[in-house]
Amino acid sequence: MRLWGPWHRRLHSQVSHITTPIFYPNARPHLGHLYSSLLCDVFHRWQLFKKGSSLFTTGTDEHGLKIQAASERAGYASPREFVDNLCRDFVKLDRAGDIRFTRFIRTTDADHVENVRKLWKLCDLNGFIYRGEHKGWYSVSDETFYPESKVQRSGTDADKFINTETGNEVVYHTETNYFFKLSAFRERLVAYITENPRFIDPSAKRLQVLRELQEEGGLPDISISRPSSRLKWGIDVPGDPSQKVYVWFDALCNYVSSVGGIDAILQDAIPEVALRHEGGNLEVSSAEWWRNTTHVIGKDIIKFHTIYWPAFLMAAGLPLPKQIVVHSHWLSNGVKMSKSLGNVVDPLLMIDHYGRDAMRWFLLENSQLEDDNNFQEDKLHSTRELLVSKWGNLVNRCCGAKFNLQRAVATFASMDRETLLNLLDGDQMLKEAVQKLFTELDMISEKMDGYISRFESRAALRNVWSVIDLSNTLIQDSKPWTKEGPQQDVIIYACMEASRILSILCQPIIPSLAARLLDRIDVPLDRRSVAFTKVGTDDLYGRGSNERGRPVPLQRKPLREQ
Ligand SMILES: Nc1ncnc2c1ncn2[C@@H]1O[C@H](COP(=O)(O)OP(=O)(O)OP(=O)(O)O)[C@@H](O)[C@H]1O
Repeated sequence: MRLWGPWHRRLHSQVSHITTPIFYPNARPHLGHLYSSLLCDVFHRWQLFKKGSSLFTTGTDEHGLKIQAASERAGYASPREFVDNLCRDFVKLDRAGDIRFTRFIRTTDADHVENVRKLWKLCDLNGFIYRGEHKGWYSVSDETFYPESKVQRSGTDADKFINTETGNEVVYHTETNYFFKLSAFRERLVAYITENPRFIDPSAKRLQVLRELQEEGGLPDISISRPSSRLKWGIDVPGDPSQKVYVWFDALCNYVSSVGGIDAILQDAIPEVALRHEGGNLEVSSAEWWRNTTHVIGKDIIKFHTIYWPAFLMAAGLPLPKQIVVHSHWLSNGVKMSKSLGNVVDPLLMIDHYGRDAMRWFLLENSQLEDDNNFQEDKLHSTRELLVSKWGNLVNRCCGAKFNLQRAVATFASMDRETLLNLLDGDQMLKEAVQKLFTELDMISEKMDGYISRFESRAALRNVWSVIDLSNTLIQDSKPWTKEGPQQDVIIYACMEASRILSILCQPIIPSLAARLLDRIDVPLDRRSVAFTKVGTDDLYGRGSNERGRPVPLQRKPLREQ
């Protein structure tokens, strides 16, 4: 058996930490939340697949006025009870979507609260926090103040004012707050983002942030506390319980809490709490986890992650994470799906009917970081149909009673490529088709690695389809049922090598279906790793695969009745 060298070795010692935004549990989660989590999940699973060590943090952002108000409206005795309930919905969705996080952090968790206080104290100690009077246009719904330039009269009610971007109502308001000297970081942020071109991805978003930073009057100081008389549900400002920490200052800090906390990062120490990281027994310091952290976020919260968060970290003397990946939105009839608007698709309903794998494949194939996408259920249904008709059918055909996969594998897995192809000398077209399929398979693992590392899932899945298409064409054109002996076996072998390798590589994408596809051709459990993703690396599979009556990996399902 050949072990595949450079790619396998190069990736061996990778450490990575990936995070979703922590979601605001003021209503049940929707498709958009599943999408952010899915991008992280595939990346996390891929790191583990490559024999890296990986942490994956997701969770809920539980403090703030919006939660306080929603809890009161819903008649709860305390916001805590309210978030406990909704938090369960987010975990339930993760379970349903096969999202394999290593920590579900809640901003009410004790270690997080401690870290928020620590972050505040460091920013204060370093001279970046001061007390002042805050006047301005405030949106309860967005929990933020807006500058005059981002406020306009509402088109429907002349007495009302709204924010130009979110369309939410704003009111003029004065209060005493603590301020963060954001203005002191403008040049450092511009320099950092310019010198580290992959810090914000995709590049259009990096340019957008740079433009915003360089705008006239660009980066005013921001208020980072609210009076406790108004905001009851939050963390007290250290040393001043009359004020509560602003939700974004609180929420963003979750990312450092979840890798062991600020002290451990600053001391480059192994975190005191054993992090439930998967893959390898490496003793990784909190600082190393932190330096290898990627934040995946929706474009709605870009300012908070690419400007506020790096500035808070710089102010506290903490290193910055590796990267912030910004994705576009899922739309409902052209409008961003959102909890507040209620124009959402319930992912649980979809998963319940079409299954988690079809849902995962659909979301990844029909999205790109840069472009918004409309959700269409009929497209989800046809994605599932294609998985059945193209991939499932390929496997079912090759596992038909006429063929013998076990014999083909035993004969060809250890045979060198030239000798194998020479067996087809009498049929040049067949020889070329098999050769082409093998050549594609030789490159597919490296290609997938590149695409998944860059969050280009659509391209990754299109590559998978093109190899499946080549295999189906090979079967249709060569008609193995009309052939006998080595020729027939080579065709079956080539097609099932394609399915075997693709199924192994797709485990991070469609975990359950990939397992069923591998089960169907009897790939041993210990032969589903990265070491087995080249042609000829497994000489043991296919035993019993051509017996009658085996269950199919995926059954057809009609479009859901609505
Ligand atoms: N329509 C969407 N498409 C893609 N991702 C989304 C979408 N809506 C929310 N998300 C994900 O959730 C994050 C925002 O979480 P939040 O809980 O605020 O969702 P929301 O539906 O926008 O809520 P709200 O309507 O209360 O503002 C986004 O940054 C993104 O990661």
